[in-house]
Order: sequence, then structure tokens, then C-alpha cells
Amino acid sequence: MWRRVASVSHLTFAHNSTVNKNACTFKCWEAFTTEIPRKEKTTYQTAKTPFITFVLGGPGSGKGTQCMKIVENFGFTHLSAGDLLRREIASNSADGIMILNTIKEGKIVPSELTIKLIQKEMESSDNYKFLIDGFPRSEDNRKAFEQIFGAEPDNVLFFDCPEDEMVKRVLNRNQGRVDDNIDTIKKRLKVFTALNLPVVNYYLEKGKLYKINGVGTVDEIYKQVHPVFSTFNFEKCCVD
Ligand SMILES: Nc1ncnc2c1ncn2[C@@H]1O[C@H](COP(=O)(O)OP(=O)(O)OP(=O)(O)O)[C@@H](O)[C@H]1O
Ligand SMILES: O=c1ccn([C@@H]2O[C@H](COP(=O)(O)O)[C@@H](O)[C@H]2O)c(=O)[nH]1
Ligand SMILES: [Mg+2]
Repeated sequence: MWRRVASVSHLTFAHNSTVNKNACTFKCWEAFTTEIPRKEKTTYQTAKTPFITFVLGGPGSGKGTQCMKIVENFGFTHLSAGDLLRREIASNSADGIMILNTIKEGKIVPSELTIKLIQKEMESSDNYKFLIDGFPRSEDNRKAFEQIFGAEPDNVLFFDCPEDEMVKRVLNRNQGRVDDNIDTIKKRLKVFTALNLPVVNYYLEKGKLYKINGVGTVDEIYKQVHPVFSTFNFEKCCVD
């Protein structure tokens, strides 16, 4: 039932989220009803089961903004795929030029490359709760992730936001991003509809999707997000 993924050696993956949740629930029960011998506690803390949330939504739908609040409240590690790719460009890596041109065109970087960057971050983290923001962007991304990690996300957030609101936010962002201009935004929106929405629908059908109304103030939107995570009782059962 349990499978260790060699390349993410400090994390133990479950094949499905039910097994994952049951393991977590069981540990909670154990923590509150028994004296836990030191050895057992250590075993649990070293064989961590990762909790993976994919954070999806169109450009400017507020993924990064809401992820910051989830990090503050629940101690997740935030991995923005777009940020990891921009960091690759800034480091002048061999793939930098190709990534830059892809981002300028609003297209999607090859799955293996993005997954390699995500995987590296997960491996070097002591945490086991990960928000993977802006990934998977396509069915190809999704299938490649599942194949390489041998795991599915535990849950998926989808920030649903009208296009005119997303365009307005992106054009006001002022972070100097090469893709925050009206021509690239139009391309990103097309790619989002054609390639990312099928991923959203896939997780909807699997019962893993939490659709969040992305319109409103940051705090109003976060009020919908918080209950998704508070049900897991991370603070109590998942001691770092
Ligand atoms: N609820 C909100 N109301 C108004 N502005 C917002 C809201 N949430 C975020 N913003 C602003 O909109 C811009 C885009 O937000 P954010 O970067 O979080 O979106 P994103 O989904 O991560 O976008 P991208 O996919 O382009 O990275 C930012 O300038 C942010 O401050
Ligand atoms: O998995 C991914 C994530 C991102 N990209 C490319 O980066 C830009 C910007 O991404 P944001 O999530 O908006 O920061 C995106 O338009 C893609 O070109 C990617 O290829 N794969
Ligand atoms: Mg973002």
C-alpha cells in the first residue's frame, strides 16, 4: 500500500488520499489517547507523508496571494512553478533562454523541466506540506507529475475569477514580469482555457477540487480557503 519514492527520499507517498488521510487521522488519535514512546514518535517524524495541494486558477486569479495566507496559517511550503521557472532564467541556466521565450509567449514549459525544479525544492525541504502553485498547467503536466512522483495531490484549490478582473489585476501588478502585458495576457488566458481547465475538470470529477470564488477582497476570499485546511487539524497531528 505504501510506496517510497527513491528520488524524494525523505517523503513517503501514499497511493491515494484516503490512505493518506486515514494515516493522519490514526496518528491524531494515537497522539491524544496514548503515551507515545519516544521511539514511535521519532519514526513518525522521519517517515513523513507529504501533503500536496495543487493551487490552480487563471493568470491574476490570486493564487500567490492566497498561498501566502495559507503558509502563514498552516505552515505549508509554497512552491510557485512560475517563480521556480523565473529563478531558472535569472540564474542563466542552460534552459533559461528557452524558458524565457516560452513565458513571453504564454506557453507551457516542458513537463519534465518544471517537475525537476519542483522535485528539487521538495527534496531540500524539511517540510511535508506543499502548496504547488500554478502547476499542473496541462493534462501532460498532470500525468507526468503522477508518473514521476507516484502520487496524486491530496486536494486542489481552484480560484475562479472572471477574465476582466484577472486582466485588471495583472496589468496593475507592477512586478516587472515579462508576461504582464496585454498581448501575453491574452495568450495566457487562451492557454488557461484550452489546457488548464481540463485539469480542473479532472480533479472536479475525482472529488478533489475546492472551487473558490476569486472575486472579493483578499480576506473575503481567504474565508473560503481556510476551512479547506482547518479540517485537517495539521497543528495537532503533524508535528514538524
Ligand atoms: N482579491 C484581490 N483583489 C484585488 N487584487 C488582488 C486580489 N488578490 C490578489 N490581488 C492582486 O492581483 C495581482 C495578482 O495576484 P496574484 O499574483 O496573487 O495572482 P496569481 O494567480 O498568482 O497570478 P499569476 O498566475 O499571474 O502568477 C497582485 O498584484 C495581487 O496583489
Ligand atoms: O507549471 C508551469 C508554471 C508556469 N509556467 C510558465 O510560467 C508562466 C508564469 O506562471 P505563473 O504561474 O503565472 O507565475 C506561465 O504563463 C507559463 O508560461 C509553465 O510553463 N509551467
Ligand atoms: Mg502567481
